[in-house]
Order: sequence, then structure tokens, then C-alpha cells
Amino acid sequence: MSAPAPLSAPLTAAPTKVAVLGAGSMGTTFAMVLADAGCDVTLWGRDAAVLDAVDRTHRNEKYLPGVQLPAMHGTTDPAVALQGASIVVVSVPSQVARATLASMKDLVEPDAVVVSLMKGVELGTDKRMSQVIAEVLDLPDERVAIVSGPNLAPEIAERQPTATVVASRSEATAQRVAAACWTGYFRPYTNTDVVGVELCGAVKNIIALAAGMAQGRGFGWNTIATLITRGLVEITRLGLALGADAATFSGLAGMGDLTATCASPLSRNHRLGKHFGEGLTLEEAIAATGGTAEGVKSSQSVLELARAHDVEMPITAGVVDVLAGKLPLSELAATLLARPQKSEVAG
Ligand SMILES: NC(=O)C1=CN([C@@H]2O[C@H](COP(=O)(O)OP(=O)(O)OC[C@H]3O[C@@H](n4cnc5c(N)ncnc54)[C@H](O)[C@@H]3O)[C@@H](O)[C@H]2O)C=CC1
Ligand SMILES: O=C(CO)COP(=O)(O)O
Repeated sequence: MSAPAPLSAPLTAAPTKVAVLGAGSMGTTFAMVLADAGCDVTLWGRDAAVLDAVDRTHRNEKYLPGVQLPAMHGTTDPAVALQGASIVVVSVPSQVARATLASMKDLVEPDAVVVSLMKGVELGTDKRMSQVIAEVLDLPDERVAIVSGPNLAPEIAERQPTATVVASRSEATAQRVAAACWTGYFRPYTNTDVVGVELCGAVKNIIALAAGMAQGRGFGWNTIATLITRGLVEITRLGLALGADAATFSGLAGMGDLTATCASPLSRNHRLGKHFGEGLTLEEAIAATGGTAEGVKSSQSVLELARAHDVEMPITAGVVDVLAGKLPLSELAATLLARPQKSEVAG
């Protein structure tokens, strides 16, 4: 399953030891990718029955039913997972990342690189996950990385081909993490635009909620394509205001992930939006969806970020109002379409 080792890699090198924190669908799936790429992986989570099964039978029936994982360790003890780990991957829901990492701060190896798979923005602080990681663990930029792209976990778990972006302010760090997760079905590209890559991952979930709502109301592909295209404009506007690189938004973490998430029923954000559009209450839609749909909470943080930087994000604002019960979903489309006339390319 591993991609060919780069010519510069020493043939006798010991496998990279990696801890993956969070044994849900993405944490387990990325642990699989890392193990397939030749890493020595330990998956940490809170559910003893799940982690015991991961350790003994290399299966996680709760989150990846029917998937046979490669050899890896499973534990509920963060000290066991983190000891000797030179790469630490974080894959818990964004809103609990701070508390989870704070409880493990003293266990992270002094030279470890910490990698976020999380696609959310923290409520209350409006911080991106790389900011939360750096702050809680007191890490310099070169020890933080992000993995983000069109990476629906159930498809990766079937080892279907896809690509991703590994972003770090340090190109060397991005290359190191990319080398650790490069397999025959998973191709990482590097990028130093951490801000852009992270914002793409968080905001596409909000646009996917809107796409799901549209589908739930019976609208077709014209509406979805409009949301994807104008959603990308919103993401780009916010990203540029926060210093991101314009090229990131047409890449895998931008257009790539936005398309996958808005189109696929495998996306929890899309599914939640669809349940809501079909008439369930928010609570009912969350329960019917299952799993972490980051867009519900991150929509508020993203809108706050936008307002703080004087950036217009009408779809995001509409989703926030609808979820808060301030705007009936039946009026969202008309509200968006009645906005003042403007040029498509005016920004
Ligand atoms: N599932 C997917 O296709 C992808 C998910 N992601 C991102 O990965 C992150 C994690 O998502 P998933 O693994 O999909 O979610 P999930 O809902 O499948 O699993 C979440 C995991 O976090 C654990 N958890 C919940 N609260 C916790 C707490 N307080 N402390 C410690 N652990 C806690 C749960 O027990 C569960 O194991 C999210 O930010 C998501 O946006 C990124 C790419 C793809
Ligand atoms: O981020 C994802 C795919 O890249 C997964 O999307 P959901 O969190 O909506 O399932």
C-alpha cells in the first residue's frame, strides 16, 4: 500500500511512531492511512471497548463497520499513545480540541510535530485549530501542520484514490508529514498557506449545510452549483482578508473539498442540512445524522471572524440565522437572491 520510498530515505530507518488522538471515523481512517504508509501507529480514544478491539483485532466497528484495519495499537491511555511519538495527529471534534490537548500537554514529546485533521473554528475565541494547538501546547509554527482536502472518511477507508493538502508554515514539516501519510491511494501535496487551508476546511462545512438544506427542500443541481460557486467566493474573501494565498482556494482543500462535501451524502454536514431541509428540527437533524457535523457550531465563529474583518458572507450569515431560528428556511433562498445587484467578479 505504501508509495515508493523517496530515494533519499535511508532503507533501514525505523518506522515513524505516530499517535492519533480521536478514534472516530476520521481518526481511525487516517490511522489506517499512516499504518499503510509504514508508520507505527497508536490510536487513542476514550471508549475502552473500541480501542481494545482496534488493538486486538484491528477493527473499529463503531465508526468504520466492516473495515479491516492494518496492524496498529489502540489505547485509552494518552501516555501510552504519546510516548515516543514524533508525529501527533489530532482528530477530535474542534470544540473539544483545547480541553483534550490541555489534558495531555506534558505527555507530548518535546520535538513532536502536531497535525490537525479538524475542520472547525473554536466557539468563543474564533481561533483556527492550528492556533488552538500552538497555544495550548506552546508550539512554534514549524511543529504544527494541517491535513485537509476532499477526504470523506468512508471512501478513504475503502482505499479509494484521493489526494489531500498537508499545510505547515514550514515546508520541511509539511514534507515530513506528507511522507508519513503517502500511500498508493492517498496522495498528499504540500502547502505553506496554513490560514487558507484551514479556513477552506471549516467554511466548506457551512456551505455543505446550505447545500443539504437546498436538497432537502427539493432543489436540484443548479442550486447546489450556485451554492458551491458563491460559497467559494465567500471562503476566498474571508481567506484573503486573513492573509491567505489566493491559489489555495482553487486547490484540493478549497474547491476540491467544497465539491466533495456539498455533493456527497457521506458528508455529515450535507446530511444534517438535508434532514433540516426536509423539516426536522435542528436537534432532530443532529440526532438523525450522527457523528460530528462541525458546521453547526463553526458557522457562528466564522461569521464573527467575517464581521471582525468586514467581510461579507451572505450564505454563512443565512445559515447562522436559519439554525438559530431567526430566519425560516423557506425564506433563505429568496433572501439571498434579493440581495442588491452586483458584478460577479467584483469580489
Ligand atoms: N469524517 C470525515 O470524513 C472527516 C472528518 N474530518 C474532521 O475530523 C474531525 C473529527 O471528526 P470525525 O472523526 O469524523 O468525528 P466522529 O464523530 O466520527 O468522531 C469523533 C471522535 O471524537 C471523540 N470525542 C468526542 N468528544 C470528545 C471529547 N470531549 N474528548 C475526546 N474525544 C471526544 C468521539 O468519541 C469520537 O471518537 C472533525 O473536525 C471533522 O471535521 C476531516 C476530514 C474528513
Ligand atoms: O471533511 C470532510 C470530507 O473532506 C467530511 O465532511 P463531513 O464532516 O461533513 O462528514
